[in-house]
Amino acid sequence: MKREEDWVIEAQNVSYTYDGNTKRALDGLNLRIRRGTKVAFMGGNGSGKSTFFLCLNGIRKPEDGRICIEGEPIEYTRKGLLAVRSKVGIVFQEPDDQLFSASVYEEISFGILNLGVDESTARREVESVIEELEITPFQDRPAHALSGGQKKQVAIADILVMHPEVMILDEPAAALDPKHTKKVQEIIDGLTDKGITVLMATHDIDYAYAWADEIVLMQEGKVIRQGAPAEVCADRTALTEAGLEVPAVLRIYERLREKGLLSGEAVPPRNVDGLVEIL
Ligand SMILES: Nc1ncnc2c1ncn2[C@@H]1O[C@H](COP(=O)(O)OP(=O)(O)OP(=O)(O)O)[C@@H](O)[C@H]1O
Repeated sequence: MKREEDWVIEAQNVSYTYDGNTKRALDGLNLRIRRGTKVAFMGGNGSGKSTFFLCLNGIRKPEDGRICIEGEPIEYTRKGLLAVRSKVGIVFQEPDDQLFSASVYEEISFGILNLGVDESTARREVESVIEELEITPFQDRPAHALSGGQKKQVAIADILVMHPEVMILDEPAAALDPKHTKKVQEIIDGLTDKGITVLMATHDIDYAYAWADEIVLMQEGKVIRQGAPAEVCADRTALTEAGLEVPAVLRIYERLREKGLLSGEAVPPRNVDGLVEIL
């Protein structure tokens, strides 16, 4: 049945504690995410971003609370988990945690074949994603012999080939040089063009502020603020609590206003081009 608000993810009161820890990694977390949005998860090391992501596709099971994907609570049975993983894909921060097949081609085929798709359809899908993500030049190489940037492209292809509703990227630009960061960002922009809901953990407030529809600030396993980037970045207390700086473009904009070089009516810009335009 079609629901009035199209929440693709709803987390209610979710708590999780790792074995052997006394402190909760997630502590009564509440959150809802609309279909097709781009959401940046931000917060200090250990605030619970990765743990929440692992709960979202059923790798970790909350000890309390519940998570619904497209309105349905996750079922922790083999069938239920397969269904969730076909909808919610995670690209891990460290590609070596994800890539294990002999060649790139086999790597990208593995997940989709596991979903029970027939071989000729899988081959078509794999070839299409290899072309789209410009993986052709290294498709026959062993995944472990690729550069960090190439591994990241393959890790994204692994998930994209399964046509997920939600794609989770845990610090996708970590350890990438500027050229590969740009390449990965272009791929991510392509995901949202397809209508995929994209959740991304990042420590880059400038990127999150320019890219996201919503920013979620996390601290100690809870969401302390969620909203449009302009709203969240206007809440300086929450930014400080999450250990974040004000985005550079916003700092420059505010200084220009203080100096009377910009009128009070201008809407704060999201990026450098926006700032140049209002100047
Ligand atoms: N495998 C694990 N075993 C035990 N404790 C863990 C494990 N993974 C994470 N934790 C703990 O759970 C808490 C939340 O960690 P989590 O990795 O979810 O945070 P994060 O926000 O993703 O951090 P980062 O920005 O460093 O990636 C931390 O206290 C961390 O030490």
